[in-house]
Amino acid sequence: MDRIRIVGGNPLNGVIPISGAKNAALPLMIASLLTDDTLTLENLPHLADVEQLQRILGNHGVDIAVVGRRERQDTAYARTVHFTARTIVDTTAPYELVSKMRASFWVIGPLLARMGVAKVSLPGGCAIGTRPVDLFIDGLRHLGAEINIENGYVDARAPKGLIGGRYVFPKVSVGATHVMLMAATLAKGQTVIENAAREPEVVDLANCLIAMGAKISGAGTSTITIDGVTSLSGARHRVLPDRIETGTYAMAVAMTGGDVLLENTSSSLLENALLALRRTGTEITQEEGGIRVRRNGGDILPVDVTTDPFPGFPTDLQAQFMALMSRASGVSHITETIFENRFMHVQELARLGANISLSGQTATVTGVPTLRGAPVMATDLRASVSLVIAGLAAEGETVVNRVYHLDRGFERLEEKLTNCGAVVERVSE
Ligand SMILES: CC(=O)N[C@H]1[C@@H](OP(=O)(O)OP(=O)(O)OC[C@H]2O[C@@H](n3ccc(=O)[nH]c3=O)[C@H](O)[C@@H]2O)O[C@H](CO)[C@@H](O)[C@@H]1O
Ligand SMILES: C=C(OP(=O)(O)O)C(=O)O
Repeated sequence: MDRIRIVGGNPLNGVIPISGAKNAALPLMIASLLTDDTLTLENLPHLADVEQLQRILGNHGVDIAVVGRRERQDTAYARTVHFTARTIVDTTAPYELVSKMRASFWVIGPLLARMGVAKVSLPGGCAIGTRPVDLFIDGLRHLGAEINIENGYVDARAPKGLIGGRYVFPKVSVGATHVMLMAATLAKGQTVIENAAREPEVVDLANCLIAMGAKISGAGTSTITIDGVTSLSGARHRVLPDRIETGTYAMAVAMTGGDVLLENTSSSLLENALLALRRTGTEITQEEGGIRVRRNGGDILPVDVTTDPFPGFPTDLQAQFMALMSRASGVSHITETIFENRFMHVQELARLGANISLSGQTATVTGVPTLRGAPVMATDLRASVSLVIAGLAAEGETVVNRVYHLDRGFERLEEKLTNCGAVVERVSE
């Protein structure tokens, strides 16, 4: 199994191109199931999760063609890909495929809307909490679906098609909002989703669906209205920049010091996280080509954060911010409100010398002047990357094991960091 070896201590200087967002790419790819025409996605990141979803979509009958890959062009670069679901050959998403990734469960929305039937295994994903699917089921029932859960599968049926309705989410869910949005595009009549997720990835999906002919208003607010249409067409859509990758590299620069331009991204995607970062003493400016992050000397100031649905501080940046705070010149508090078990990085950061104590959903981080390299391992994607950025700032060698988590969500991580002066390499066995 591959490992990432880091020799810490170098500041980061240079340019890091930001990839298309994993969490937008996945629902956008799934939206291809809604039409027999071709959906073309540009700026699709080359990630393990994207490849896994390609396998799942292939199983349903989606033809996938990478556009214009030139000879000698590295396959690891962002690509333009055609997805054509001319015929859905299978409405079952099996355990073997779905258990590896939470988002694969979301095929339930378009399959049900287009085919009137879907049988989807209960999902897997990062080990960060129990992650039930009750809101998906409740929401789809409000659109007239009959749903049974048996033998680990969700069996959903709407033989006469879905019917628009009003659904008030009791809790904000990104995934369930994506699914309701996709399902409602082909339902009869109007659907109103209240307390919808407002994440930029929801807006990106809505924009793509609108380009495919869907009638949607209000995406990006808590109330989304969808007027069902009888069919959708193909479209061409560019995946929006990855705000979590943006924030992760911004936190890495804040931690190591240096001056990096994060290219092809926008501060409007993560204002709250950048605000917290500014308070730590990091300089952040939006420039024409992206976001410049600078810290040259000076203490890292302690800052308290609480995760919240968008536009709040993202849970997907909590672990990285904790890594940064582990080197702050004082005590900070980090509260996780989205997932009940998203502190798996705490004990691993401690191996590097971090001083963190946990009480319920709040971590108290007492900054230390120096972290020291160690072998570490994490059980989820963002926790893994928090160990990478801590390793960049630690003295000596850090080896991050189980890197398949990183490959799920960070395109060309080693290359992007090495180009900015870090000593990072992948060690294969
Ligand atoms: C592929 C993708 O986009 N993943 C993101 C998505 O995950 P995901 O869509 O799975 O996260 P949700 O927004 O659904 O989860 C938020 C909370 O709602 C709970 N919940 C959710 C659904 C449900 O039916 N019942 C229920 O109780 C979850 O357990 C969690 O506590 O949003 C999360 C929150 O921003 C991010 O951390 C993930 O990176
Ligand atoms: C938790 C994440 O992914 P998933 O929802 O696919 O587990 C993530 O992207 O941080």
